[in-house]
Amino acid sequence: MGKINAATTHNRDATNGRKEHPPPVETNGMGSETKGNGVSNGKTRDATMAVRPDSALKRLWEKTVMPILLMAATPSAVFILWFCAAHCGGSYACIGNIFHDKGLLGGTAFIWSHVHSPSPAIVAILVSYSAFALCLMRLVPGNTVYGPLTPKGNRPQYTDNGFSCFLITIAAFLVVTVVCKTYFSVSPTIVYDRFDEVLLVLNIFSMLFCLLLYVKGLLAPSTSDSGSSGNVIFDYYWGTELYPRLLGFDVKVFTNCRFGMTVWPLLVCVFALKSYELHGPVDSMLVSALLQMIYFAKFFWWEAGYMCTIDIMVDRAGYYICWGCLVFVPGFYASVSLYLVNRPVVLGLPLSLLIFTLGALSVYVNYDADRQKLYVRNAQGECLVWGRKPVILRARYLLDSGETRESILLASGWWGLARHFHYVPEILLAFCWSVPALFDNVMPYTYVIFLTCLLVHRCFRDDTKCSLKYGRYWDLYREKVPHQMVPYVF
Ligand SMILES: NC(=O)C1=CN([C@@H]2O[C@H](COP(=O)(O)OP(=O)(O)OC[C@H]3O[C@@H](n4cnc5c(N)ncnc54)[C@H](OP(=O)(O)O)[C@@H]3O)[C@@H](O)[C@H]2O)C=CC1
Ligand SMILES: CC(C)CCC[C@@H](C)[C@H]1CC[C@H]2C3=CC=C4C[C@@H](O)CC[C@]4(C)[C@H]3CC[C@]12C
Repeated sequence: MGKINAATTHNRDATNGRKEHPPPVETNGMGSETKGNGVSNGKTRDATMAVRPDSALKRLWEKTVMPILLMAATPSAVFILWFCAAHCGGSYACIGNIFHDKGLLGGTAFIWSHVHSPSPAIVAILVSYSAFALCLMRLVPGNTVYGPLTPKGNRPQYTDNGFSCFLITIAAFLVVTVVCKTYFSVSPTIVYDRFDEVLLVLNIFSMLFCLLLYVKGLLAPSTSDSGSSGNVIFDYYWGTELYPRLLGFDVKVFTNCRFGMTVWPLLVCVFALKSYELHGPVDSMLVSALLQMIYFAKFFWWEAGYMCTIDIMVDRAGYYICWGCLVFVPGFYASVSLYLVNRPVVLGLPLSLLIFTLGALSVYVNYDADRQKLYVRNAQGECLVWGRKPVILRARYLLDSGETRESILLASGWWGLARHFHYVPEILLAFCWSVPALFDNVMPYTYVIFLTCLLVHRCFRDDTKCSLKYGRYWDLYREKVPHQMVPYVF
């Protein structure tokens, strides 16, 4: 974490003091500036907390009830999904019957009773993988890149080695698979056979890890972007630090990228291998797995850009992000491939090609939109977007220290269609890697349904965050780009 400005202990949340926003500056490409009468929205600049003058009831819901409900339900959710794939042939009707017969608690207990205690083999695999990932994270070279300035004036620093780490990990997986199968007659598909154990180990580890992060954030924070909200439940759920480091490792790089986003592709490979062992080559599994692998390659190619997104610059390292990336991503995001192991579908070449092409196009559009935003910001607007000068808004905002900074908001290209148009191809792609399962069951569409809800909610979250950060500049941008996600619709 490279320090740019000395952190300040001054807390504007407490005073709720009204601060003047510097006047809006709008430019067309590199063109002239027009000044408006910037009036403050009087809100906090601490986007990590996104504090608003909410009603007590709303705060109780958001800071206590909702976190408790989520933390109570989500660990069981991943086991229900596993149980559905492994014991119910992917049918939610079967799960529904269990809950109908046994009630909510009885049904949940019934499913948990099928979860085995972790075997030493599974613990060893997970510990070995984590150690391997940490070694790569430390040893693989990469350019030094910087994240966005935090509200406290810190600028996080990363080694951009995600793509190399990803390639090395997949290569290592292939080597381990061949060696294990050839010399020891063991297959990595043990991970599929004992996926309940995997999920249990990950759950236990990640909950303890979140506790450690909670205490560390209060006692020994790595940066000044930390602190308590005064509510233990919310602090555990949301986290007490934005950029924690442990033993010199950036925690969010590990949980989000080197664990969640790397274990997911490994699981896709394991599930595809299991499908191959059971049924031979199956085109539906192949199309789904290939699209996901392209998506992962894109993610790691763009990893430095990911470091400038909401997960990293807004979400603190607590249950939501850390448990989410350590358990929910492996247990839930890989669920389409998990489903396909027991439900092979033959698509035929024309349908396979059609789905693959649509999916590949979606990855490209999503990548290009993410890239466009970074490109214009890095070039300070001195560039072309879709062959023209970009329409940009130079939005000023205040740090907690009271200093003024400026960001560029792009209002043309993909970012001129809607404020979060890039979510559309993200959803379309998820649909493309789910649809090879065809329409026998709802389970393979669980991820795409969840993703749609997550991204719609994220549109509103990001709007609030940007509105608090940029005030009237954001209002100006909203006037220019009125739709949230789908042009003329939403
Ligand atoms: N599969 C999944 O579960 C999910 C995938 N994603 C994917 O992750 C990627 C990143 O998405 P996400 O994290 O939501 O973040 P975004 O890429 O939407 O980034 C949001 C931030 O970008 C800045 N910004 C907003 N509008 C503009 C603009 N017009 N011009 C320039 N900067 C702007 C703001 O930050 P600033 O403070 O810098 O101005 C804003 O907070 C996407 O590809 C998305 O599809 C996202 C969520 C879930
Ligand atoms: C507690 C749970 C119910 C919710 C946990 C949610 C998190 C696991 C996910 C929230 C946002 C997700 C992501 C955001 C952006 C991403 C970039 C994309 O290119 C790849 C996927 C991802 C890293 C994705 C991963 C899961 C979340 C962190």
